[in-house]
Parts: sequence; C-alpha cells; structure tokens
Amino acid sequence: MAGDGTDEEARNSPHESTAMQERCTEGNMRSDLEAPASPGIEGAAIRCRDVCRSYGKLKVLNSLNLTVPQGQIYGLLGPSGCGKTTLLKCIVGTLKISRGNITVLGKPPAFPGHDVPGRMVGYMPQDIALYSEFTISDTLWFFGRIHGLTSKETQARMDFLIDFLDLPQKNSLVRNLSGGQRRRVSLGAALLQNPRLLILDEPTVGVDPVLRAKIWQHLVDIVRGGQVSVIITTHYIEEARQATTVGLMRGGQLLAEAPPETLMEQRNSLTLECAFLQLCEDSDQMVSKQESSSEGKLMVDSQTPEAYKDERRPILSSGKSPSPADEVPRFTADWKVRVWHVVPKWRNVAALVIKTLVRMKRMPGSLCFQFLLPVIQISLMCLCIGGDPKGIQVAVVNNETSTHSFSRSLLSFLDNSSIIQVNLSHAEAFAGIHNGEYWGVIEFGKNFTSYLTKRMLNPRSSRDVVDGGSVHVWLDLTNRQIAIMLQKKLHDAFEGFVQSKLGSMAYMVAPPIKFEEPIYGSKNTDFTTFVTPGAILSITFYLAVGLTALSFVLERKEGLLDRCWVAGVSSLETMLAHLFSQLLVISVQIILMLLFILLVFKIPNEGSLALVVSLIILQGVTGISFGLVISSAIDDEQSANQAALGVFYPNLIISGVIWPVECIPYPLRYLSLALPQTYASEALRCIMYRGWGLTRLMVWRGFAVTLGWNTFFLILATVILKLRS
Ligand SMILES: Nc1ncnc2c1ncn2[C@@H]1O[C@H](COP(=O)(O)OP(=O)(O)OP(=O)(O)O)[C@@H](O)[C@H]1O
Repeated sequence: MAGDGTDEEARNSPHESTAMQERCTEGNMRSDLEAPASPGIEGAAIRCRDVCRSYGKLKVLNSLNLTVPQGQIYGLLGPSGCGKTTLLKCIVGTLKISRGNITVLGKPPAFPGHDVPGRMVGYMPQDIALYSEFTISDTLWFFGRIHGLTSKETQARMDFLIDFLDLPQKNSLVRNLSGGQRRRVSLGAALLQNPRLLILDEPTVGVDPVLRAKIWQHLVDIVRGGQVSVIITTHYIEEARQATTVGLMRGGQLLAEAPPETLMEQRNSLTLECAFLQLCEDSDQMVSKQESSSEGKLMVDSQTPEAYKDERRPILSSGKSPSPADEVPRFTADWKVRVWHVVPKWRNVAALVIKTLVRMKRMPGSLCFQFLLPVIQISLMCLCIGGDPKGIQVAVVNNETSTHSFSRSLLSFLDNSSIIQVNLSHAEAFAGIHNGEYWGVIEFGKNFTSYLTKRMLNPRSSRDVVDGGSVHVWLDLTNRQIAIMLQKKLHDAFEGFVQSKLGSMAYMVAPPIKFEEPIYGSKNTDFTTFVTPGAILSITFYLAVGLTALSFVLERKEGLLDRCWVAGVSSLETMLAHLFSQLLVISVQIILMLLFILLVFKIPNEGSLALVVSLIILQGVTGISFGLVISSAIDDEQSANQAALGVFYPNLIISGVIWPVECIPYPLRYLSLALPQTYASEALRCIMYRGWGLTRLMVWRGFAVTLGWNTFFLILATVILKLRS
C-alpha cells in the first residue's frame, strides 16, 4: 500500500504505478457517477465554482468545481503537481483566483466582517511554516495570542496537543526537531483554536502509521458533531477512505467527487487507490480518443487539454456546470463593517511584536551585534574622517646659516605633529618630491632675514628684495586635503612668527583681513563636525533598512507570512508590528550612538537633545519603512540585498552627507533636496551647532520632509503587501 511506502513512492503518478494496477480487480468502467446532493452555500463549508488560476502561462486550476459539505472530512487526492496546494491557497485566500468564485463558511475569503481568514480556519500549509527560533511552546502561544485565546485556553490546548501529537518537550526549539516532528507542531498550530474549518495540506507526510491513524481518528471525532469541517490532501490514498467525501483531482479539475465507498463500488475496486487509477485510465483513454479523432494532433499543454477537458465532463461529479441554484449571491457589507475590517487589531500587533522580541532573545549574538554596529561605525567615522593629516614629510631647504635667522624662527612655529621637516639640499629635496617621498618643499633664500626686514621697512622694495624675502613653497597637489593642510599650517606658522618676532611691526606684513570670533561654531571646527550629523542619520537609516529589508522576504519564502495572514493578521498589522519592534532596536542603537558622540568624541550639541533624538528616530522610521517597501515588493534575498545596497551610495553622495549640497551641480541639487536625508542632515546640524529649535524653517523643514517620506513609504509598503497577498 502506498501509504506504507516512502513519501517519494507516495508521490508517484498513479498511472506510473504498474504494481498497483496489478492489485486492482477488473472493474466495469462506469463513468456515470452520481454526484452527492450538492449543499447550498449555507450548507457547504467550502464551495468552489468555475475556479481558474494560472501561474504565468501555466493553467493550474481549470474551471474547477468542488463542494465540501459542513461537518465532513473531504479528502482531496491527486498526483503531484495537479494543483491541490494551489487550490487550498485559493480557498484560504492567499492566492487570488483569475475566474470563478469561492465561498468559505458562507462568504468569500477575506470578506469584511467574516472570520475567514481568522480563528474560524485552521490552516496547515505544505511548507513547515514555523519560526525556527521558537520553541514548541512559543509557537503555540504565538498562534494562541493571534486567535485571542486566553492563557488558560492556550495552556490547556497545548497540553492536549503535545500529548496527542506525541511531541517532544515543549521547550524544544523548532530548528532542532526532525522533519516529522516539525510537521506535527505545524498540525498542532492548525488545531490549536478548535477551528470550524480545518484546511490541511499533507499533514501526514513523514508521520508514522500509528500516529497517522491517531490523527485521522481525531479528525473523524471532531467532525462528528457536524460543526467542524475538514479538507485534507494526502498522497496516502488509502488513508482517505476515512474521509466522508473524496475529490479526485487531475490536470486542474476534479475527476470525481463522491464518498470513497461509492467510488470503489462503482469502479468495482477493492481499494480507493485502484478506483482512482481506473478513473485516471478512463480519462487518459478519452484523451487518446480525442487525439486520434483530431488527426493525431497532440495537446501541447498536458495541464490544460481543452478537448480532454470536454470529454472528461461526463465522469465529473460536481464538475457539472453550476445550476442556477448554485449561483453565488452578491455579498455586500455595511460601511461600518468595512471600516472596522481595516482597523488594525492591537492584539495581533502585540502578538507579532512579542514574536519578534522572542526571536531576538533567542539570537543574543545577533542582537548585540545590532546594538554595537552603529557605535562601531560612528566611532570609526569620528576617528578616521575629518581629522588633520599627521606625520606629513616635507623637505626643507634652508640656505640661511645663522642660528638666529628669521627662517629658523618661522620653521619653529610649524606644527610638528602634522609636519615632519627633513632638511635637504635643493637638488635632494626636488629629487625626493619627484619620487613621492615628500609632499612639499619649503625653501628660504640665503638672505631671507635681511630681505624680509627690508621688505617690511620699505614698501617700495625691488623685485629681488620681495623675492628674497619670501618663503618659496612647491607642493604635490595630488592630495588636496594634505595640500590644504600644508598651506594652512604654513600660514599659521607665519602668523605665529609675525606676532612673536615682529611685535609692533607685525601689522606691516599681516594681510588686511581679520577674522573675528565666529557667530556659530569654533575656529577649530574640523570636517568631522560637519559630517557627524549626516553620518548619524545615514547610519541609522541604513541599519534600519538592513534590519527590515529581508524581514518579509524570508517570512514569505518560508510560508510564514501566508500562515499569519490565514490566522487573521492583516498586512497593516504586519507592517505596524515590524515598525514597532524595529523601533525598539533602533532606539537602543541611537542612545548608544549619541552617548559615544557626545561623551567620548565631544561633538558639541548646542540645541535640544529631545529634538536631536526625535529627528534621528524619525530617520530610523524612514529606514524601516523603506526596508518594508523593499521587503514587500521583492521575493528573494539576493534582489532585496541588491535593492538595499543599490540606493546606499547614490543616496549618501547626493544627500550632502559627506560633502556639502552647495557643491552639487544644479540639476542634481534639486534631486538631492528631494531625498530623505538632505534637509534632515541640515536640520540636525542647525540643532546641534546653532542651537536652533522648531521655530526655524531649516529645522522644521527637516522634520516635515522626514515625516512625509515615512508616510509615503509606509503607505506604499502596505499597498504592495496587500496587492501581493
Ligand atoms: N509559485 C509558483 N509559480 C509557478 N508555478 C507554480 C507555483 N506554485 C506551483 N506551481 C506549479 O503549479 C502546479 C501545481 O502545483 P501544486 O503545488 O498546486 O501541486 P500539488 O498538487 O499540490 O502537488 P504536490 O502534491 O506535489 O504538493 C505545478 O506544476 C507547479 O509547478
């Protein structure tokens, strides 16, 4: 019996199984199965009429009609790839149908005010769809919270399910369970809230025969009262004999829908498997007949043979065209119900936030890394960017010999921590700078002291005097920062020399421009001061993008998003939960980052700390919501990573974070101003360095633009997620 074989054996297409054919008795090939009386919408747990669904060009469900009566077990059987899972996904509403209609417990799935999806449905998808960092107990608590069970109810159901499904200890991690154990936990999650409709996709795969029998017995028990209905797919065809009705599916349609005994009787078969085989053979023969009558023209798409479809109609039970009584009424909902339907349930949001926190707790290493990463990044930035170059080698050619010369005095004012002076001859100095050993050459003529004195005393000095009384400097300008630093240090040294050596005559050589005390900032302001506010915002933004960009991608891939959706969690609730839980993480990141910046690196803050923190948190929210857009629009990790990284450099460069916006050429500058971090960085600089508040345009504009982006990204992500669910 296939049911005793491996999963692979069980998945084999029935017509490939010759051994099975031999075990079948020759049946009379009656193809006029009587359909059981089809219950109306009220009496049916599930009704599918004329349902079509394709994946691209592949037509998977082809005008399928199916009825699951209330209070029955419906076994949906069919070879691998015939569309069973697709049908179940359409029934629970995670896949949209391209034609036809489906009602579940009397209304279409996701109809406003209807508890489907929600606690009325228990769905066990084919994928395991469990959080691997959860324990068994976490998993059941999570679904219990979503279904609104009390702690007592959840605890009682958990005790029952652990015992009934023969699960290991409840604090065992899902990732450490065997495949079969995980499937049983997944089944437990579907059974947890005692739903009115159970939709089980291959719940018995990998489960030992004893437990399989126990599970079927449980299903038989729960439908006995007539209140609970079950639709179950299985490759172990014989176990479906315990179902009240079986639907035999092939090529996206139902070959037959009847009680198993009726099917076996009418096919004169000893087993359900044989009855199914005969039905398949019948339909194959009809296809061949059709093919030969159409002059050998073969159907190209084996899933959607149109002629084959027409020939098969007589053996379909509920595959008949719907009668007028079958017609689906127009469902309408009151506007208040519609509004209530979209309002997020805080119970679900709380359950999802707790889920994220539990997962974080289970990954302490990753959490610490997340908290420390921004601190490491901002520290590296403060240490490495914006400081003065140090240890720059400069060749000095001093042709004056006297120890009391002006040249020696001037050189003594050069900042030795930045500039290393190497005394050389003219030829050696130029050879060195050409070889890249020195960044500059400073040369004094042999009469520098006397010529400089003459220059000061006589403004009409000859060209030779002016030239001889000047310091001659040749620079390697390939590194602008070093060259600017050398020029500045020389000017500073000259100023120091003039002040100390020339005394009252200093005014004669000083330039006629005097820089007074700065209005904002300090005379020692370095590049780090400029870049820090923008860097804080960028780091917060990109870490938040990184935290969220993969969140839905992985959950969608593992079927967790769909499972939560079927449990009644809306796209908006998912979005809000991600936002709140990531907000907790970025709040800690921001606090740590600010502590380092203000206390360790002594970056000044003249303004309100509350405004600083608010703006950074809002930028974090921008990052989270942008990550959510990526996550909801993209299906695989690689593309999501590419999208997140793809915007990193262009945004960083154009936002004026590392170089002033005023340097950006005009068409690009307009783009820069529209980006989330440009005005926000400017606002943060104004708060921190000018001490400005919200009354200033430059400050509130940064907040307004950030809030605008947040709203736009969150709406966009919700719409995308909703459209794709
Ligand atoms: N996301 C998808 N994109 C494209 N094709 C898909 C997708 N999901 C399923 N299919 C195709 O649709 C067909 C039906 O798949 P489905 O999973 O519904 O079959 P099934 O009857 O449940 O099979 P099994 O018994 O092996 O689980 C298959 O040909 C499959 O390759």
